[in-house]
Amino acid sequence: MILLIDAGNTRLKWRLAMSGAAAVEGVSVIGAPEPLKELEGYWAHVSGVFVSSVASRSAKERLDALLGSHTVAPVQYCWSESARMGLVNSYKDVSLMGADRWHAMLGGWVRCGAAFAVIDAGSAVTVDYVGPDGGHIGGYILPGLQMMRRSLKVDAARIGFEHHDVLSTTPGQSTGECVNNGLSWLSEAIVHRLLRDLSAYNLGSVFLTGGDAWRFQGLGLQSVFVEGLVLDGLGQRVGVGQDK
Ligand SMILES: Nc1ncnc2c1ncn2[C@@H]1O[C@H](COP(=O)(O)OP(=O)(O)O)[C@@H](O)[C@H]1O
Ligand SMILES: CC(C)(COP(=O)(O)O)[C@@H](O)C(=O)NCCC(=O)O
Ligand SMILES: [K+]
Repeated sequence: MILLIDAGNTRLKWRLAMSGAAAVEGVSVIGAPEPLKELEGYWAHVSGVFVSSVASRSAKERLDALLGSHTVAPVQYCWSESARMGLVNSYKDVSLMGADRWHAMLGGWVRCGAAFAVIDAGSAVTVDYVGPDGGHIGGYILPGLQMMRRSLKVDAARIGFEHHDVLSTTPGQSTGECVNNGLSWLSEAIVHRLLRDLSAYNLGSVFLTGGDAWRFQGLGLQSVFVEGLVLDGLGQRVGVGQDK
């Protein structure tokens, strides 16, 4: 069996791919004591590990040590590429693109084979557009929800608030409402801008992934939610694609 890992800056997502059978999947917070605990009992069957990572060097070293303590299977890191399966990266130096973005785009491209947008609402929010010919039109990197909450709490002395997940965009009448509604307002503004871009660039499908994806759907983004989109692209790359 092949172990696929998507190591983000907040959470580690994994999938044990078995050809022709349903995969075993899991997610854990980066830094958790035993992020791959659910794999107990499967390690003897792991013949290879493939990792798409944007995590820090120290997180990578912890992951490498953890994998080394459980399996002798080869571990291969899969970084962004210039092209694959007709998808073509717009970056001059593809090594600078987050591997999650590349594999999410590959997952979307394999699904639709036409023009599409990918939104990954993770630690950061990434948006990427791909044309009908598989050419990466380009994308955007924005601060994610926790980043924005943290910056308001840390960088502004007098902003104290309890955050909640109510997606209200009405004008706030307390610090908590102004912050929470402000963050929803900003997410809604991203949705509105995306909708404009979808028609401007003639993009058909919208693939949405990431731990905060529900916010964009809740604020009106018509999209296909694919929780494991990065893992799908990684799997396609290493020959253990999921049946659609
Ligand atoms: N158990 C959780 N722990 C941390 N963040 C979570 C959790 N569940 C949902 N989230 C949300 O998911 C976001 C991280 O999404 P994720 O796609 O895992 O990010 P990344 O790919 O950058 O690691 C966080 O900003 C947070 O709001
Ligand atoms: C923008 C990201 C931090 C998003 O990662 P995530 O939020 O999933 O942890 C990651 O794609 C990254 O490290 N990118 C490198 C810069 C670039 O893609 O141009
Ligand atoms: K991600």
